Amino acid sequence: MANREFKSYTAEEVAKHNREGDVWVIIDSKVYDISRFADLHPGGTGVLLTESIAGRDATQAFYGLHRQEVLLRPQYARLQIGTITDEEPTIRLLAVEEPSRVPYAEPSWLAAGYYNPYYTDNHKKFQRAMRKFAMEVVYPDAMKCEENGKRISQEVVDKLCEMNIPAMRLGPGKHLKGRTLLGGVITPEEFDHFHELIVNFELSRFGTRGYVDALLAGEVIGLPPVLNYGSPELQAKVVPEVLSGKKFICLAISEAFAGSDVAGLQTVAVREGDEWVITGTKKWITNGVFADYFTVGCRSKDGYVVILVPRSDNVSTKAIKTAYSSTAGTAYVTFEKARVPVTNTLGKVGQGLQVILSNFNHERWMIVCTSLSAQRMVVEECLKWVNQRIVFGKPLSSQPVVRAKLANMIARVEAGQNWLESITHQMNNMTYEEQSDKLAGQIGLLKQFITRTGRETAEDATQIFGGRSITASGMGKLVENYHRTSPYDAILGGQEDVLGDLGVRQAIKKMPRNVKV
Ligand code: HEM
Repeated sequence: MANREFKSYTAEEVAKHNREGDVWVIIDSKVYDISRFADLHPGGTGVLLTESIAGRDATQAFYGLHRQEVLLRPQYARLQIGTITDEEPTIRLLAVEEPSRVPYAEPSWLAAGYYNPYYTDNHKKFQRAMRKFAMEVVYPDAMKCEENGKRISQEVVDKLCEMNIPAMRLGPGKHLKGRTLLGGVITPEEFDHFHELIVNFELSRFGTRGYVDALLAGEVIGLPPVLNYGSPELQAKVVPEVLSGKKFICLAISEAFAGSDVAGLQTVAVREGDEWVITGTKKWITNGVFADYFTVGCRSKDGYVVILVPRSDNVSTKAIKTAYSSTAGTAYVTFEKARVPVTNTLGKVGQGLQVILSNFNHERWMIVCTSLSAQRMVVEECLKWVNQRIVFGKPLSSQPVVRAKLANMIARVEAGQNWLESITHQMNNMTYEEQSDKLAGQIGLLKQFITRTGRETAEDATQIFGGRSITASGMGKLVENYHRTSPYDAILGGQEDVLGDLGVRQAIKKMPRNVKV
């Protein structure tokens, strides 16, 4: 909104407007005329007419009951008629790309006065541009779609693709060659896994978990098998369509019959001449509702095979009602004798499991990034809330039991961040083969750690926000979203216990024979 010229009032002048039909209040040195709004106020008229509110400074009462963004909504911002003489606002809003000043709200490499071993000025420049883009372009759509459950808007998809963000989410590699990244802030040659980490973090800090998956998560996991195992002709057709946002793709592996045990798949591919004929069902398929391509894991008479299946009359998708927003497009997919040319085979017949498994480390690492970013956002929410919420006449932060919860929350998110950055540094320096050998177990253990700590933090945050954390709107809405959806991260991309076990099995496998206690 353009800056308006406001009249200046004294507190005494405001105090005269304290009755029905003529009510003003002061909130953080700004004067609001709420005479006509009072009847429409979602919290009721009566609360605004009480002696301690009408004509008074209602700052403390207001921030105990509303998120600060309420006053930024145009319909409420326009209720402001003036400011208080010689007073300045105490609440300063951040510029979109400005890091939060709340302790632990940002990873330490972004906090003023701290040092780090991994991120360069190039990463810092990239992070600022990415946050600006995320806040200006993605955030408004995230808020809207998380609530109405509709697909990410095509306008946002087009802008994401113009910035080559979907391409960057696949990590460094040949697919970035010749692309202008984030309007040219960095070059494809400079792009590394820390840049990719930044992209994931910046897209996941709005408290809109369904929308995090709506943001083309299907592409992040469904396109790599095409890029790594598809024929050059298939790649030449499909990769540009998907990375330009004209077509959508998803990964269709899990079934009602088989989840983490991918070897139990029952979808069947039968060879008939130059075609595969595919029959079966897939469940929990992220972005499946609006996908044009499905990267499908199948059984065949010669073993497992992965096939790229375009949407056709023989492929149908049905939305699954889940605990998070339907904006993610989670689908039940049915293949009824879907016919696909054999040239759509990804990798060798019989080696399908290898194709499926080859992308798991990257997917799990990506989930760790997005999950940790959301966990940090919850820590920030709680630190702000304990500071502003007054109970029994004192801020919530004066309660030792509340501070003990915060100590655990902070320790968890910092431990996770440090482990993640250490693994990301390894990814930057290892070949793909080295990563498969040395990092699969670690990433499994890290994901188990992050998703467990995430749920503990969700529980603690719920206790801190109390009743506000069980409503999907108002003060605790971000905590409510996180509490409801944090189990997703513990399931998607590999169930938590299975991943912990993978980490330990890998360690046992590498135990030297010549050691004893
Ligand atoms: C310009 C002034 C105000 C505006 C624009 C406003 C707006 C709103 C809105 C949009 C809500 C719905 C909940 C949300 O979205 O956060 C709400 C709820 C509420 N408001 Fe206000 N409000 C104002 C002033 C006040 C004041 C001064 C009080 C002081 C007592 C108050 C008390 C409440 C209460 C008790 C609720 C219900 C909260 C809940 O359900 O947890 N409001 N208000």
